[in-house]
Amino acid sequence: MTCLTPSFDVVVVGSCMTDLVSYTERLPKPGETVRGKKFLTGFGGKGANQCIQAARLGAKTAMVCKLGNDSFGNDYVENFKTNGVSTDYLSQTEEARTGVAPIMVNDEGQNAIVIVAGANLLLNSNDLRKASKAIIHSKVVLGQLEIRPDIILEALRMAHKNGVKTVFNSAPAVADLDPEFYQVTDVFCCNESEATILTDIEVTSVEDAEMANSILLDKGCKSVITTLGAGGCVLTTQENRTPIHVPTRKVKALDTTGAGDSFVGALAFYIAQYPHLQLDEITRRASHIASMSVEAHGTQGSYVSRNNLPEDLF
Ligand SMILES: Nc1ncnc2c1ncn2[C@@H]1O[C@H](COP(=O)(O)OP(=O)(O)OP(=O)(O)O)[C@@H](O)[C@H]1O
Ligand SMILES: [K+]
Repeated sequence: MTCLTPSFDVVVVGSCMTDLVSYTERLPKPGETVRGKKFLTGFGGKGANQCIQAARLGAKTAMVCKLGNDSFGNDYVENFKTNGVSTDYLSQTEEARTGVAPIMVNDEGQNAIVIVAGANLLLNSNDLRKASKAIIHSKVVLGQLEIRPDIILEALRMAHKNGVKTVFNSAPAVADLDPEFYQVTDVFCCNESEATILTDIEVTSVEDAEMANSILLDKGCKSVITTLGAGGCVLTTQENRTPIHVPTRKVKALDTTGAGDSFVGALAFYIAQYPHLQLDEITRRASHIASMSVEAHGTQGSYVSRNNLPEDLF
């Protein structure tokens, strides 16, 4: 009998959310009912978004996550399958509904959002144990903060202990991040507001990001990337404490939703499949991929696939 050891490029331990988006002339006041003009649903959640971007670039991916045993959960399983993501380490529960994000958008483009994490918060140590072979035999383990932080930490710890590269995206921002996250992270990735909350430096420029990165490196991770939207990002590593500003492409921004997740997913893909490439070149390529997501509407719907990309990115 052959023993099949799972071998993935990228294993994501993270969240899945179904976006429920209503477009109205104006947002309702408390107790008020307004008529909507359009409604759509979308696949979201930082973990799943990042996993889908990595998969579209050609990474062999698996998603460790928890969905509800409901129609949103069933649709999400199909979405992973359509995108070639392994669902072997995903489970559906009767104890909570699939995570949702009801979103209202008014004519001015302002929004009001309620996030109900639901089943995402039930992903537990037992689920990680079932996925442990996939985790310790993968090239990259990727986590964010939309599920229980102790579970993400446990997954990163498991990967780190077994020599697997770890990428941690500290989103959404929390002020009291467990210091162990820095110890078990190879590439720590945050945006301006997360860097601000983690370092108490108001990050709005390249210079601010350079200072913030230095503080985050001192906490123990091997490298830090702070993304700055159209300003690109700043990379700093323990090996070379001189920060590198990586500008992004100048694009006509149509919809920046999901750019951060596209960047992190692409980063994980390159780290897994191009381990000998310098991190600044990896960052440059991930930035290129993310800038393309800004040129299209939606989140996962705006993520490019390898066959639509120039060969020099591979
Ligand atoms: N307007 C833009 N033009 C070009 N590239 C962009 C633009 N916005 C974002 N990007 C690309 O996406 C990367 C991540 O963007 P950003 O720093 O806005 O992440 P984020 O705040 O986590 O995004 P979001 O929360 O909207 O998903 C940037 O480093 C850049 O490469
Ligand atoms: K987009």
